[in-house]
Amino acid sequence: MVNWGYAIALLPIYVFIWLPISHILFGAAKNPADARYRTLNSSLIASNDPLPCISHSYYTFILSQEPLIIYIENFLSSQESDHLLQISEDKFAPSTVSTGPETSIKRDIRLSEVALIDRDEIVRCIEHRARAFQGWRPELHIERLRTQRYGVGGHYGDHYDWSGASREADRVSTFMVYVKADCDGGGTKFPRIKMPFVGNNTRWCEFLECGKQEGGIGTGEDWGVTFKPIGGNAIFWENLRSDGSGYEETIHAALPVVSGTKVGLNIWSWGPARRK
Ligand SMILES: O=C(O)CCC(=O)C(=O)O
Ligand SMILES: [Fe+2]
Repeated sequence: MVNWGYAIALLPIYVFIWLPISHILFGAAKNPADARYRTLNSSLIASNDPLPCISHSYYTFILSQEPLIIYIENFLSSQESDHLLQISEDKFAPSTVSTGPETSIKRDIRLSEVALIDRDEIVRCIEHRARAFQGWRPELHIERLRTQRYGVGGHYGDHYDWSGASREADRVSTFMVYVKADCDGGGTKFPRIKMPFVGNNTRWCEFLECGKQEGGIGTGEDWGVTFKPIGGNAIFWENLRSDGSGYEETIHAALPVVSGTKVGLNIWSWGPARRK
């Protein structure tokens, strides 16, 4: 027989003490994705914490549907960009490239500096914005954010952001955000993406180099898209097809900075790579 008086007296202990503790102890383990990604990279983040973030004021323009590439105007406010520059300043270190298990500095392939930034409230609101943009997919985790600074001659040769090395998880999407763009050169080039129609009443030539492109891959003149570095704006793209394989069309490069400084922000989302 249930002693209801006893049960009601224990209810607050269950609700206010046991539930929060069990959530901390066992909550993450209930989500198999959490356990899986933790073993891959301890700096992956999927925060649903309620945050006092200001609402975004960006505009979006679809450049390509397959792979999905979306240009985002005003992804960062100027205050957010200034803040990112300030918290990165004492953290910049030479960029490395990874070939298989090996990581080394190769200035002919990649010449820049990278800062792994702390997750203060402004940074967490940027992570939050990136997750919201992608529909809060529960299996998707954001890699700890990094800024990347290029001086004169700084560049990053053709590469993919996905690796294809694991069947479990990969970088499913990229936000390449321009934090500071006081430079000539330094565009982000996708040689296997076709130029969109740039008629008189479109805005594409504000964001893309509209002159003749050198070195595009494919036939015809309209292959190869170069994004101009414009502070606060971002390029978002999906790296993986729905079957988990990587899009070869997402190959891209940071063209050399000719004068001035460019700072970018990498936001990479990790998710399942290949269906079993
Ligand atoms: O800086 C750029 O324009 C591109 C950077 C990039 O592709 C990367 O860091 O993976
Ligand atoms: Fe990249």
